[in-house]
Amino acid sequence: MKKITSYILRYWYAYLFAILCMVISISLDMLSPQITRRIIDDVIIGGNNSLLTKLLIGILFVGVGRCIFQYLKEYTFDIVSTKITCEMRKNLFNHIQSLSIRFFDKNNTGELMARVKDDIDNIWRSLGFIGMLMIEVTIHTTIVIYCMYRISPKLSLIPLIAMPLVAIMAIFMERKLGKVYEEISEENALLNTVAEENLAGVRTVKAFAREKFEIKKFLSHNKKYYDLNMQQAKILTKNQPNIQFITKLLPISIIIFGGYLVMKEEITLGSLGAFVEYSMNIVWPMEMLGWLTNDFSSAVASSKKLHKIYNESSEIIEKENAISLSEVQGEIIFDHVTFKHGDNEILSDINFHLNAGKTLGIMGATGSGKTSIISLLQRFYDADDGNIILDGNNIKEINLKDLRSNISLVMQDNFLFSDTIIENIKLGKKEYVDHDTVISAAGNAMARDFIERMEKQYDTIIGERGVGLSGGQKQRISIARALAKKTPILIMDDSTSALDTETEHMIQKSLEDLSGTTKIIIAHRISAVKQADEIIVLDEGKIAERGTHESLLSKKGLYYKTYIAQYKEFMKEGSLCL
Ligand SMILES: Nc1ncnc2c1ncn2[C@@H]1O[C@H](COP(=O)(O)OP(=O)(O)OP(=O)(O)O)[C@@H](O)[C@H]1O
Repeated sequence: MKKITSYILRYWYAYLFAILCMVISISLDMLSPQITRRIIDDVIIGGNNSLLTKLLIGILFVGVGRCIFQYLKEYTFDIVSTKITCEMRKNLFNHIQSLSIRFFDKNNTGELMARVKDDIDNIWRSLGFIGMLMIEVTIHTTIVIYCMYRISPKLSLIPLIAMPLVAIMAIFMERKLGKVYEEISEENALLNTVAEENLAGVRTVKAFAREKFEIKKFLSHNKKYYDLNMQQAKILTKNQPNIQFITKLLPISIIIFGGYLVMKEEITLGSLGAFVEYSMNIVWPMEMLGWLTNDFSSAVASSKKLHKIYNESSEIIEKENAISLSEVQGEIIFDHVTFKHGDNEILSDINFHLNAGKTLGIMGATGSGKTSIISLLQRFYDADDGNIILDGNNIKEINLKDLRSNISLVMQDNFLFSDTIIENIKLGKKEYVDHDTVISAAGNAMARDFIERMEKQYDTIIGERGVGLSGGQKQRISIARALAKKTPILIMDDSTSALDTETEHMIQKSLEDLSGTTKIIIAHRISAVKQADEIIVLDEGKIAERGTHESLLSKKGLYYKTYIAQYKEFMKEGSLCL
């Protein structure tokens, strides 16, 4: 992971410019007490009235110069911090996208959203406003102490004693705040998750009348978030007055001790005036230390959370010099494949050989491992044992993009983006899929009728922000999306379950016409797989039966039982045909 410092170093010239402006602006600030000293000593006490005009012009010059350099400094800090955080957000998002499915199995969307949005925002504040103030406080204090020392080393002892005290208090406070901010960041992620899940699943919540329960769940996290923020506020309000007590005491002590030195004629009255003005100049940096510590702790906590994500790496590793597939035929071999989730063996010793252009049907009870076979073929996960071969190459040797882009997958739970129908169908191959291909794919997926009845047809926006679609309509758009890709391998994972039998039958006819395409059809319905060249029936992760529709029926095993369960009504009517 790129450390925050490496981002800062890339913009060193901008930071240098900003710091230069800051130094000039602070130096101009430092001139002001000197002018005060001269007004008191030379004009008021010394009676040199002719000097007054020059000194007043000096004050004007200091004021205008300060404004210009302050503006340049703040503008540069803002621009650089915004650029850096924009890059960090982009890199974090790319990194998250590169992680394997196993990472997403462990981390929920709400938490990741909190990291990408809120934690990066915290770092943005620390690199811009907070970072700038911290540098300013350091430079400002150093220059002020130097100016004070030049006026009176004895009197400088007072701020030199006060400042370490304030620094110790700030460090003490940072320690306490750091812990709380880590918890706040964690709780913020949970709060996001609860809100995100609740809103995404609003229909389920309403259907099961779980509104009260969900509100209670949200409120309990909200309360925890509130409590942690209160804890943070308490630490701040408990410690901040101690810092302020010292900063308020500082000018008073300087006036008392300085007055004594004036009476002893060790310093002039003008010098005391200048010293008091300098002391006012270090009061605000010291007071700021408390607030800066607060925001800095929040940024450190966020950065720790981000490091945790950056330390994750994809368990799906693409080989160096991975094989590029120029033309895929679609021959797939599963050779003694075993797959585990933790200690759970999900697939055991799976073997099949699917020739290019042929169709494999996969059946089995829910949870028997059907989708897992597809996940392995797409390398969402790697098998624990055995090999998966595509066109004679182990899929671990193949370039991931080539592997996945040669497979069209219609998933069980279709996800449609908040975009137009045409963009949803073109997904993944936008540049290559032309309008005619979209229309023909929609036709083969039996989606043309309902799309063309819509007012804006293929330009209708669907998904969260657009028109609602029925489950069957969503499935048909997803099928059209897969068909439009025209890949050598097509996988349908229980993707016609929401369709009526007639539409399902029509889609199957369209699929049969894709003669050169290798197809894997996962289904619970016999009608979806019965044309397949081979059907495997899974039972608890193992192949329990295999064969064609007819041979499996004659075995009178699991497949036959499913067949009887699905067709018993027809059997009674005596119209059953195998
Ligand atoms: N991410 C995961 N982490 C842990 N276990 C998982 C994960 N995904 C699936 N499983 C488990 O693996 C087993 C097989 O799941 P899979 O989705 O392959 O079944 P399936 O046959 O496709 O089921 P269905 O017909 O319901 O879609 C199930 O017991 C499931 O609980």
